[in-house]
Amino acid sequence: MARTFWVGGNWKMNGTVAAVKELAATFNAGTSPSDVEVVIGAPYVYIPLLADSLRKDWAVAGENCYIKASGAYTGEISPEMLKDVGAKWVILGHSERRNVLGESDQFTAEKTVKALQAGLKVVLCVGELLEEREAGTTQTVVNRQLDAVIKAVSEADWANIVIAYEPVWAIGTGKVATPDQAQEVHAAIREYLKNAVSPKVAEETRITYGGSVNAKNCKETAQKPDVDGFLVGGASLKPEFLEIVNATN
Ligand SMILES: O=C[C@H](O)COP(=O)(O)O
Repeated sequence: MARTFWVGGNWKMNGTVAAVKELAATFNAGTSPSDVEVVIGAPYVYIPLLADSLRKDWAVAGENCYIKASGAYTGEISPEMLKDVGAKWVILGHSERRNVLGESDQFTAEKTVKALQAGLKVVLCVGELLEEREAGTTQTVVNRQLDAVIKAVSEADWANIVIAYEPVWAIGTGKVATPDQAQEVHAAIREYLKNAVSPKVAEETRITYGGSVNAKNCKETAQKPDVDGFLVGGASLKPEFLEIVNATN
C-alpha cells in the first residue's frame, strides 16, 4: 500500500489574528496536490479562526493537549475541546514539550491514548538530543519514546498516528539532517514497528521528518523511500510552506 505523503506545519507559539488571516489567504491561493495530506498546527487561541479561514482540503491541529476531557485543570485544554473548535489532529511529544516543559514518554503516551479516544489523529514526535546522537544512542532514545506509545495503544490505533522524527539538534538551528541521516533513522523506526507492533503497521505508518526543513532542502529528502513527509516549523509561517507541500512534484 502506498503511503499518502503528509506535510504538517507547526506554528509553535507564533501568530497574531492578522498573521493567521494573511497566511491562510496565502495558503488558500496556492497549489496543493490532491495526493498530499496537509495539516497546520496552531496555538490554541487561533484554532477556531484558522479552522474557519483555511482551505477545507487542509486540516488543523492543536500543538498539545491534556489527558482529561474536562474538570479542574487550570490552564489545560482537552482533546475534546480541540475537536470542538475544529481541530482534527494534535501534535504530541514535540521535543519542546519533552525538553522545555519536562514531559515524559509515559505522559506523552497517555495523551496519545486520550487524543485518539476523543477522535483526534496524532502526530507523534520523537527524536534525539545532540549529545545522544554523539553518544551513538539515537535509536535507543527513539525506540524508548516509541515504546511508551506502543505499549499504550492498540494495533488499529496506528492508522491514526503519524510519526515525526525530529532530531533535536536540527530543530530551529538551520542544521538539517542529511537525506541519508533521515532515511537511516526512518528505516530503523519502520523496522522497530515491524517487530514491536506488526509488519502491517510498519508498512502503513507514515514517518515524517522535521528539523529545519525548507523549500530548498525538502525535495531530495522527500525522495527517500522511508520519508513520508515533513513536520515543518519556521518555514510553515512563510509562503514557502507551499513549496514544501509540493516537494514530491
Ligand atoms: O515541529 C517542527 C520542528 O520542531 C521543526 O522546526 P523547524 O522547522 O523550525 O526547525
